[in-house]
Amino acid sequence: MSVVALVPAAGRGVRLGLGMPKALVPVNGESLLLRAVRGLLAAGCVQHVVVAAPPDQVELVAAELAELPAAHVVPGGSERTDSVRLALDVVEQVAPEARVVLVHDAARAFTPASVIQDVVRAVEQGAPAVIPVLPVSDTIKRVDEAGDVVSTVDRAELRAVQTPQGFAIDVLREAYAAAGDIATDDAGLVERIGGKVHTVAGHPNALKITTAFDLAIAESVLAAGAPQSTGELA
Ligand SMILES: Nc1ccn([C@@H]2O[C@H](COP(=O)(O)OP(=O)(O)OP(=O)(O)O)[C@@H](O)[C@H]2O)c(=O)n1
Ligand SMILES: C[C@](O)(CO)[C@H](O)COP(=O)(O)O
Repeated sequence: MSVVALVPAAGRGVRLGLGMPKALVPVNGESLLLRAVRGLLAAGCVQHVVVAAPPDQVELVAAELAELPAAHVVPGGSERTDSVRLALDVVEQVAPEARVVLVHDAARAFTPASVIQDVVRAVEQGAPAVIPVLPVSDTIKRVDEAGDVVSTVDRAELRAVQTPQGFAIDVLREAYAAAGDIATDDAGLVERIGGKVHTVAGHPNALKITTAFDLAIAESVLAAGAPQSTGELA
């Protein structure tokens, strides 16, 4: 079954604070975006990639990915949901035969191949939507507007959600067609149309590089000698 991956990479990286789009930030000489796209293709189950770039940097992003002919670049939008929608819109031209679609943050550049493969396999086996998740390790409290604790949430049933998220392509198209508002992840839009979302095990290396601390973690693990060619930390 042909698989296309959409890579939202149009964010500004405000929380990272380097004054440049986060996707273009280098880690040991290679950008997060190049690592993320190469990692998707190296997993061996993704044939096409559509990257949503900052609208004013489409050519720069295309040049960054010139070594990967399977990657296509389109202008992204003002929210992540807009960027994914714009990438999804060109799948019919780029990969008309695709029946499985992944959505994968450029910021999760060190996702192991095994996670990508597990998500694709679960969709190919019939799940309409699949997300990689991790258990929550902190105690979680619900607080009110004054900052006072209302209750302690039972974390046994909570999961932190990663990407790539995988979908039967018709399901993601239906979810985006119905989407009335932005969502923090794509599976959330499938939930809104009543679709079932299955989980597989995520991985700590699939962390989203959001802050300078996250970047320092990635740099230090790579500096310790982890392989770089597939984009994996370890
Ligand atoms: N308008 C947007 C916003 C985000 N993204 C992408 O969505 C992923 C997850 O977003 P996030 O980590 O929040 O990235 P930024 O928006 O760049 O971060 P910040 O909120 O700190 O600016 C990233 O790969 C980012 O490039 C996107 O394609 N289009
Ligand atoms: C899609 C996501 O990575 C799943 O955890 C996350 O929701 C993106 O959130 P952000 O606020 O756009 O970084």
